Amino acid sequence: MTSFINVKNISKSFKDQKVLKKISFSVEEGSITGLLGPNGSGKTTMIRLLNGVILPTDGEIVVGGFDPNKNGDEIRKISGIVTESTSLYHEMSAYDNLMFFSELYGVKDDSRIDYLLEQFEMTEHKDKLVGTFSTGMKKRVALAKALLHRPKILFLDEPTNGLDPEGIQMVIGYLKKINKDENITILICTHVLHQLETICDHYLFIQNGMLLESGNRRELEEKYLGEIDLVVETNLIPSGEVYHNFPYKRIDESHLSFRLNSKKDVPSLLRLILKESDVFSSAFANRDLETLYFAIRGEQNE
Ligand SMILES: Nc1ncnc2c1ncn2[C@@H]1O[C@H](COP(=O)(O)OP(=O)(O)OP(=O)(O)O)[C@@H](O)[C@H]1O
Repeated sequence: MTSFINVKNISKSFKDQKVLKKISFSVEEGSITGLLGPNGSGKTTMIRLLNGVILPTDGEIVVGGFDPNKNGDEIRKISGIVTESTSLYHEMSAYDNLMFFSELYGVKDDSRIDYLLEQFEMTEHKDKLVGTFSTGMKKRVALAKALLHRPKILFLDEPTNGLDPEGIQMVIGYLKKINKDENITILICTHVLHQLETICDHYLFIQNGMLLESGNRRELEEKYLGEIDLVVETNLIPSGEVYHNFPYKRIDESHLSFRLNSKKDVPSLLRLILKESDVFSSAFANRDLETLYFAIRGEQNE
């Protein structure tokens, strides 16, 4: 795997406020990486540094082979960005907005606009004024705009803010698809963790301008979450408090919660149950991204 972004010992201060403190991380080419942290932890500042919009106080950054400190323009040519404000002209149609930015970015091929409108399911709305669009529709046009020049990296700052659950799922679906279709590296910043549950390959957790932890889901779960509670919907009626070495608790008449040492125990437990009764469903309890985040925070702040 090749790194697309390399950040080494980056610090950033605004006057005497230290916003980022010696942060180091890398982002693999083609990955979807989540930069997660509470409000004010420095996520937007990090994106602005990666884009060369602001300069670091100390440290080194390389994005797609370029140093944003020296080659900000080169980085902006290979990057797309969507911030909270969609930066579209409300008094222009979706198509005219995309045509305007296409010309601004020097994109020669107009078919890219049609392709992106179709990808984001906006073709039927292309001639309507952006000002009349819902937040979700504006977000979809903003994503199309960010992708006009076929960037290699997409920076998304709170991309799902203001969207309803359906809108969030749509945006996440589009992002997964473009990541796959165009092999584009995506860095998503957010403080709303559960929205990234199914999309990221890699996570960077920041707090108070410092990198608390990084890794993929499996590595982080193994490190911080330890034992697993697996809730099984079954008609099994075991006796005692332990079923074949697996301690369990009854939740209600059809659900049992088993304590396992690791995910590797899941198949053997389910096979044992299936030998004598039925399994209708099974799901991990307390293994969502938020639980992981609080476990990391708890341990790192001790
Ligand atoms: N241009 C600036 N001048 C002075 N202070 C700034 C500037 N930009 C950011 N800050 C400060 O840096 C800190 C981190 O802000 P930043 O926007 O990077 O956080 P964030 O993690 O993106 O937060 P949020 O989730 O609320 O968007 C804040 O205290 C903010 O006030």
